Amino acid sequence: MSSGFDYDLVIIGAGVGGHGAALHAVSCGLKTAIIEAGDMGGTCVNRGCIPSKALLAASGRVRELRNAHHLKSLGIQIDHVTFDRQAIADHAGNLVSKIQGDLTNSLKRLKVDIIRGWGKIAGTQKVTITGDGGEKTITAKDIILSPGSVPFVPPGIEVDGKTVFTSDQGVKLESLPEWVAIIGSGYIGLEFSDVYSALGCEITMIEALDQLMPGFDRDIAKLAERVLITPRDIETKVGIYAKKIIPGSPVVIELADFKTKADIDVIEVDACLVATGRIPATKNLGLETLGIELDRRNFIPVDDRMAVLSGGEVVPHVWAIGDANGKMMLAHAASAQGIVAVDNIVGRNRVIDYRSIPAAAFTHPEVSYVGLTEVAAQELAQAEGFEVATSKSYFKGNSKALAENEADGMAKVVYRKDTGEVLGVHIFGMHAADLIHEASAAIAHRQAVQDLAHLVHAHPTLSEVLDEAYKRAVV
Ligand SMILES: Cc1cc2nc3c(=O)[nH]c(=O)nc-3n(C[C@H](O)[C@H](O)[C@H](O)COP(=O)(O)OP(=O)(O)OC[C@H]3O[C@@H](n4cnc5c(N)ncnc54)[C@H](O)[C@@H]3O)c2cc1C
Ligand SMILES: NC(=O)c1ccc[n+]([C@@H]2O[C@H](COP(=O)([O-])OP(=O)(O)OC[C@H]3O[C@@H](n4cnc5c(N)ncnc54)[C@H](O)[C@@H]3O)[C@@H](O)[C@H]2O)c1
Repeated sequence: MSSGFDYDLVIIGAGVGGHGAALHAVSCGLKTAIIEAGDMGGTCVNRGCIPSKALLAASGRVRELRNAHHLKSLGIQIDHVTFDRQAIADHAGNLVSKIQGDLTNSLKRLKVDIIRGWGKIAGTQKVTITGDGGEKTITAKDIILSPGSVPFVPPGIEVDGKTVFTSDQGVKLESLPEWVAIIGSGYIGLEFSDVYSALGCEITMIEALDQLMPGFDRDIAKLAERVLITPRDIETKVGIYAKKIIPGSPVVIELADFKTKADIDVIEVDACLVATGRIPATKNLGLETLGIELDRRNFIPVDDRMAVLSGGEVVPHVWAIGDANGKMMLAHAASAQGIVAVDNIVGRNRVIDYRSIPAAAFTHPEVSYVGLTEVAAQELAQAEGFEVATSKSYFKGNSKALAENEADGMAKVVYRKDTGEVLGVHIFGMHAADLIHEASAAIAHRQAVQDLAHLVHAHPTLSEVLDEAYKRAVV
């Protein structure tokens, strides 16, 4: 233990970011405490990745077993597939309990002190915790802030948690509305449309920007739309935003043109999922005691070592990781940042490499990517004076995908024309979320398509889609 301090490290927030930081801190020999005011495991475990993936797993199976045409092409006939909504919801709930328990036990096993209550910076190397037992103050050599994020609900939208709700309630699958509006076509909108459409709901998807899935590479988003949206019971309204939403039966949604703000239509639906992004949970953290100011979107400013910045200068002994710094709002990014912060605390100078961190939407089929989109690569190319090239390969040319009769999909590699360095890889298709890691490793090592095209892939595997894209880049 550091002389004079209660702990070497105190972490505020026991989400996946805080958890990852705590495990690494113990392995580095730091006496560590973690403070949690709500559910151990935070968003990912309780209201995010875990329950949503359980719902996607069950509903995906229903979709597959109800696809008579696909099954018939494989020589299989299944007459009647039924499901029990509550049992699917229970599968998600049980998984949450299990993983929450595992995460808590892993901290206890490593002798991380778990302190329940609201944590707040109370001065240099000092934190107060307000909980059931009143308030107490502890000291620590270093403090990691990991308070995470909450759903963003745009002005004009009223959430009652029953008929108009966010993913916080959506993951509980308390009902299956006949007609559900989904506001937003980002990760949450896409994943929930996959669940709801598989379980027989009719969907209206409303996206304010002028294209669906605006955060994804254009070629991939276009193909994903052709497979995930167009053939399903999903009506889309693009370039249109939900100006006002009134909960009830029915839910009333006033739609307006996003650019002109002119009123367009009023629709009435059975329920509405608001999936319009997330905002940092950075209020009431006592940041002002150290003169730390949030950025204009209320994220905690950090450098690539995860050190908190104030007016561009490092604030000694304070670090911020995960959704609260807004750099990359993903579970694995949060824990990777936690590890980087701890490494810097113990004097190993390390920075995070966002370009090599992959992301995926767990739809059926999946979407994944790592690195830059083609548009972002072109912008970088203009700034740095190089040319960008791309190569594509298709699942319909892949023997394994054809054997599965699941040939919708594409891999796209974005690379530097001069050196061949891979800048980004985007995949849409079966098991895309698993296939992306080979590309992630390549980008982490800044490898070139010329080298990657020589790697031998097992045949027949879906990985050969990426192999083919690299080979096409060098012919
Ligand atoms: C529906 C949904 C699905 C998702 N699916 C995926 C996915 O498949 N893959 C993926 O990578 N990401 C996914 N995400 C994103 C992922 O959940 C987040 O990126 C991740 O949870 C961020 O972790 P964190 O530790 O930064 O914050 P959080 O998980 O939000 O944890 C922060 C914790 O800090 C606590 N806290 C806050 N302030 C204080 C305080 N002052 N004192 C004490 N405790 C405090 C909170 O109670 C909370 O438990 C999903 C998100 C949602 C909503
Ligand atoms: N598989 C995963 O990794 C995964 C899954 C779910 C969530 N997440 C994380 O959670 C975050 C939040 O997800 P999300 O889908 O809510 O956000 P998002 O930022 O991915 O998408 C929000 C979408 O809503 C649109 N929008 C915003 N306001 C609108 C309005 N008033 N009317 C119509 N459209 C509007 C935006 O243009 C955008 O396309 C993600 O950024 C991601 O970091 C990750």
